[in-house]
Amino acid sequence: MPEFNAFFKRLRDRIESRDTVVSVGLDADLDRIPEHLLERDLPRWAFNRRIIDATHEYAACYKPNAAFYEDADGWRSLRETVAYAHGKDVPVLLDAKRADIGNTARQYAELLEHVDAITANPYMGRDSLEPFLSKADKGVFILCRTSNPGGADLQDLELDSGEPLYRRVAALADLWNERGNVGLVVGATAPDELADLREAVPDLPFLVPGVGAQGGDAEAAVDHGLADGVGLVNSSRGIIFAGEESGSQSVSGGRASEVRDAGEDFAKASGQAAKRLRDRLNRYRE
Ligand SMILES: O=c1ccn([C@@H]2O[C@H](COP(=O)(O)O)[C@@H](O)[C@H]2O)c(=O)[nH]1
Repeated sequence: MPEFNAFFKRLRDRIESRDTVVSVGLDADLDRIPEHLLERDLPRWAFNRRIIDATHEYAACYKPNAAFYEDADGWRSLRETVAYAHGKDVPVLLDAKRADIGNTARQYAELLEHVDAITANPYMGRDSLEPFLSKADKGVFILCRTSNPGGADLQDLELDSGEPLYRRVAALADLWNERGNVGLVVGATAPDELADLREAVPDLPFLVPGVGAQGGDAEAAVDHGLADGVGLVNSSRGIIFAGEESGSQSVSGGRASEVRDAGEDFAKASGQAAKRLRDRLNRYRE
């Protein structure tokens, strides 16, 4: 088993020094960004900056999902966001779920020039991941057992050997981890599979999405997500849009449009939600 590469060492330092395994998901949905920010030049960047200011001390990393940035202003917003997160010394993991035939994958892997780690799709096999894996100082989190309801449709299929497909993916990812730069994506909504995978690949750190809005098992995420103390438990909507709920209490009626006018309280609420999640996860780490 190779030792952790530069990315995972940096992540380990961040986890240890800030005592947190929280990944704050920056899914800056324009339909949910507070109204008063929509008139800004780059509303997603304005939103993310405020979220980062409020949450960085609880964040082991930030995880923007590329889906929320795939237009010209979106990429500009993402660049500003990454620079700002780095200014707070927080690594950035781009949830892009890419991979393709070689020359195309090489283009996708250029995304890693701007961020510290990426999520990648193993469906097309090793060559489709090689351009990501060959970036020795970056992190590559390979989709293994996803958190969505349909995650079981293919990933739980039993192979001739009797093992489920997700376990084969994990075994391959372990083989591909020649540079100590590979982790797995395993959803908190699949606690049995999380346990099974931790046993199968004890040395690979997991990115565990699905706590918060998807109702996954936070205790299982911590129990099985960490390898030698390194791993990430992600919440996106549950943190960045936590203010919608508190806004609906403070603004009469709580209609979405009123909530979106609730000033800067959304950032404070996101900080409180990140802290709550950090504290909750840390109770399971003890
Ligand atoms: O299996 C997976 C893989 C990725 N995701 C992504 O994580 C966040 C989760 O957002 P929440 O608001 O906390 O539900 C989002 O970007 C997903 O695309 C996942 O949920 N499950």
